[in-house]
Amino acid sequence: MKEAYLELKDLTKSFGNDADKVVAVDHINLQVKEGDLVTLLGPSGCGKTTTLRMIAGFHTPTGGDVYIDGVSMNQIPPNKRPTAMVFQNYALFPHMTVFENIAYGLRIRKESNDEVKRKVEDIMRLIGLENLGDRQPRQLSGGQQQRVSLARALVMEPKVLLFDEPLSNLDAKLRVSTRLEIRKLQQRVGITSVYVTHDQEEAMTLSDKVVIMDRGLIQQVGSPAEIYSHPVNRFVAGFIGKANFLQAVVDSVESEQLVLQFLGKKIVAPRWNKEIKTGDEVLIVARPESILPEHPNEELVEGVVVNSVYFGSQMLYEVELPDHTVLQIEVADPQYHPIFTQGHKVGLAFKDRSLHVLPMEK
Ligand SMILES: Nc1ncnc2c1ncn2[C@@H]1O[C@H](COP(=O)(O)OP(=O)(O)OP(=O)(O)O)[C@@H](O)[C@H]1O
Repeated sequence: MKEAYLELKDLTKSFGNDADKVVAVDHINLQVKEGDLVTLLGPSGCGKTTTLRMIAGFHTPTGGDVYIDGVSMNQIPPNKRPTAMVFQNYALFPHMTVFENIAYGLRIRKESNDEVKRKVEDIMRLIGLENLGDRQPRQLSGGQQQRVSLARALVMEPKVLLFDEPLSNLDAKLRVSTRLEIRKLQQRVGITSVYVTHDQEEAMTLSDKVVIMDRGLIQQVGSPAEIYSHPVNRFVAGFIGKANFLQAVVDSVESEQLVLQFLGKKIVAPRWNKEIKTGDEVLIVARPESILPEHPNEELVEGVVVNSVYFGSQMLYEVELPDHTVLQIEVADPQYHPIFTQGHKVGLAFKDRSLHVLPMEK
């Protein structure tokens, strides 16, 4: 197995001319291992779709190159690339049966009738479309249409499968079940995949690696857990999950941890970034589940509960600090903890190991 099966090298795309040039993708580098599913995630306009379309060959890069299995794609037109795309709107032919929709690409490739039949039937079985071959797309549900679209891509045996927000036309419940199906199938077939979404939950649950993009740049590449626990900057921390941001000063640096001064109290956090020094101003990223309201004592940062909501399995608090910052706090298993209501004074215990400290951004 090669380390990088799909590689983007210095890939760049700008649109328009000098006067109103948009740099949609700005010199990005990415390596995807064989069999991995990688999602491109980021806010609208960050360059996800443009990147996907360059891999497929629908957009010609302004600079850089795409390599698949070690081969440069620059001179290879889209229909000759070893890629297949699953589209948001399914893009099925309305007057063809499900079978013929799936068979379409194989027929263009002039494969024999026997081969076409064998491959299409195999893939229909794999995806659970066995009894739907004679139907037309309008006789299928949205979820079934999306499965046909997936079958049509997979039957071509591409080296890299590309997904362009494939679930955005489905309702919320179907989105969740279909994304699990996609993930299971992708792992079973072992196909290298690039998946574009702006839904962070989708990205976190589907991916081996998540690529966070913003304004044409890759901000971070990592496993869902790495991205959540160790975001490289404020943008990533705020984009993935909920985060409280606290400005603090480094009191001392120990081998494995930082001691921080925050509102006159000491907070300990793991020393993840080795460049942070004593005296530095830093930003603590505290996830809502990393803070626990307790009865006040002189070692804990003080706050006042401004809102508390009981959810059974969870208690949600908003706690105002003396500097008027309001923190979002989530307590799991509330029956094991004191319950506070609006107006209560609390002391805030920070769960050391789940805090993440970033250098202050200039
Ligand atoms: N054909 C085009 N001509 C001009 N500008 C374009 C074109 N396609 C995309 N852009 C611009 O490039 C930038 C990146 O667009 P892109 O579609 O890749 O973003 P995206 O992250 O996929 O966003 P979304 O989630 O909204 O689809 C945007 O500023 C967009 O307006």
